[in-house]
Amino acid sequence: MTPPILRRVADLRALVADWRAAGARVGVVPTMGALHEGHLSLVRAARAGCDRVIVTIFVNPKQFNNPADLEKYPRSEEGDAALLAPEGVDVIFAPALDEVYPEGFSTKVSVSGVSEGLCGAGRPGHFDGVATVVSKLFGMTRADRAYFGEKDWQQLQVVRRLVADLNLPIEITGCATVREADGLALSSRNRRLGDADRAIAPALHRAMAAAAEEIVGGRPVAEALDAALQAIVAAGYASVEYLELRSAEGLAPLERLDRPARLLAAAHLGEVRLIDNIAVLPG
Ligand SMILES: Nc1ncnc2c1ncn2[C@@H]1O[C@H](COP(=O)(O)OP(=O)(O)OP(=O)(O)O)[C@@H](O)[C@H]1O
Ligand SMILES: CC(C)(CO)[C@@H](O)C(=O)[O-]
Ligand code: BAL
Repeated sequence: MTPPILRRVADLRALVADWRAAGARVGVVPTMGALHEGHLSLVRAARAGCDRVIVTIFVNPKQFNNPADLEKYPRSEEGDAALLAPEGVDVIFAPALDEVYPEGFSTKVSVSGVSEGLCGAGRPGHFDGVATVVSKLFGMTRADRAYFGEKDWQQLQVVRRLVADLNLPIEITGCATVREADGLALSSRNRRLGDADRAIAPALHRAMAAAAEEIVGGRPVAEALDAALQAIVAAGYASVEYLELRSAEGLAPLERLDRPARLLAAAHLGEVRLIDNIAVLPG
């Protein structure tokens, strides 16, 4: 069944109040739409862990530092609803812009530390926008659990920090990155890749996986990252915005693999900015 689409917070609140009164555990999957199998994996995790599932679809202007990126962000609400139909989603919440940010809206939620560097450097203000809208989505939905993808690892750390720091009554679950057969992480922005760039795209993950293996094998981090960087550009990427080894939890920069780590990257292919990250575990 295609899930009903609600636009108003008041309507969502009334529905969730009934669910909660009946003792249901409520899960939410926040998205910006243009759904793919990565999103569906979050929906399935929510379905398995909760009695009721809300998928939110809202392209949040506050997290876009680049107006062209916002303008070109793929939107496909009908297709999204059809994709969700077989997934047992109870409701789609797709509010209009002025429902989320009515006139007079003046609050900004800002998480320091984990939001600095990486995507925080390349997209100034991005994580303030994410933290602000995620705080609102949690308040609007009153969900017990929220599901986020590890593909956006830094975002996941920002959300975990936000929830811990503000004692928000919600449990965060991170879900593994879903990939194409050739290793490319599924992303809504992949739709904007032409055939030639789509063929080049998996070079990012390939180079990262090779670097991770080398680092675990004892090659100095700086050397392994330099080789990966060269391989990514040689494959046809226009530029690498960052390629860094960080501690998995606090995102501290690492020069040596002395704790569980994450290799994280953002790179530009044609006009499309792609991100990826993988685990790098000592010994
Ligand atoms: N390949 C994936 N595997 C697992 N989760 C994913 C994947 N891609 C996106 N997600 C998760 O889905 C949620 C919504 O993400 P979003 O709507 O921004 O999609 P997206 O594909 O990441 O789009 P883009 O990266 O192009 O903005 C986020 O929690 C994100 O981490
Ligand atoms: C979490 C999110 C839905 C907030 O707009 C967005 O950053 C995303 O899609 O990952
Ligand atoms: N997936 C993170 C949302 C964004 O790129 O803005």
